[in-house]
Amino acid sequence: MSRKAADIINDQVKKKPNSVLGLATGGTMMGAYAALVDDYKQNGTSYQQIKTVNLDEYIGLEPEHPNSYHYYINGHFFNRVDIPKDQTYLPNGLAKDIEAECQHYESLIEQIGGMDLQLLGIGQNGHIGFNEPGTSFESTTHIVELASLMRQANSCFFNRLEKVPTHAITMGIATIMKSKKILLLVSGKKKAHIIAQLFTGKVTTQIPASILNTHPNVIVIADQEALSLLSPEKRKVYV
Ligand SMILES: N[C@@H]1[C@@H](O)[C@H](O)[C@@H](COP(=O)(O)O)O[C@@H]1O
Repeated sequence: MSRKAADIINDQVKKKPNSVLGLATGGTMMGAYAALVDDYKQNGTSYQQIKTVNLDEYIGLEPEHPNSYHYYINGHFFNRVDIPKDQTYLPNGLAKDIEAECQHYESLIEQIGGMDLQLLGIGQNGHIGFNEPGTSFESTTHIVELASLMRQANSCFFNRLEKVPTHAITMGIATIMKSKKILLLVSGKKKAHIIAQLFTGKVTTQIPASILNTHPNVIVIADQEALSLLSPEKRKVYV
């Protein structure tokens, strides 16, 4: 799964060496970044002209905090390839004025030309980035209060639930949808239910990822466990 994802990202980088890549974090992405780093070492894929924008970041965590998304993406990707650090962008969860930071991030994405390819994971309830069920499809970069399911799902990375931050900054759903191409990676049994719902084609704010059904260029890469509840009819068409 990660190999396939890395091939698609590599293709994008080769075809357009100054692409803007939208990046995601989370357990699912680790293999994809590892595969990209392998390619970089073996084939010398260059990221010198690439720009990146990350989907989200917790509010209140230092970039050096091991659970911050800054730390994650530096460790899994940026520190291991030749991308110049000043071409990589993440929301600043330490900004004094978080509202202003959200607006700044949204305009920055526009200024650099928007994402050519957005890498995306999905939460068990269908969230994308930190956009929880009920978030408007028109939303741009904004502050979110993290729902308890999300905090619980992420608590394995912190040692106590109380240590999981209560707020985050996330690209909005409209921000994500502006990407020219979207690559959704889904892994494991826990995601099977949401994948089955996604492939019904029904678009509802109760499942934020369902908006992807209206995007013209989405690739879903999933493992067998994540696909295990997909109906035989859908399998024939999509798998
Ligand atoms: N904010 C992140 C999302 O960007 C990520 O895609 C999702 C799935 O994470 P995982 O791949 O660990 O299941 O949850 C987190 O809360």
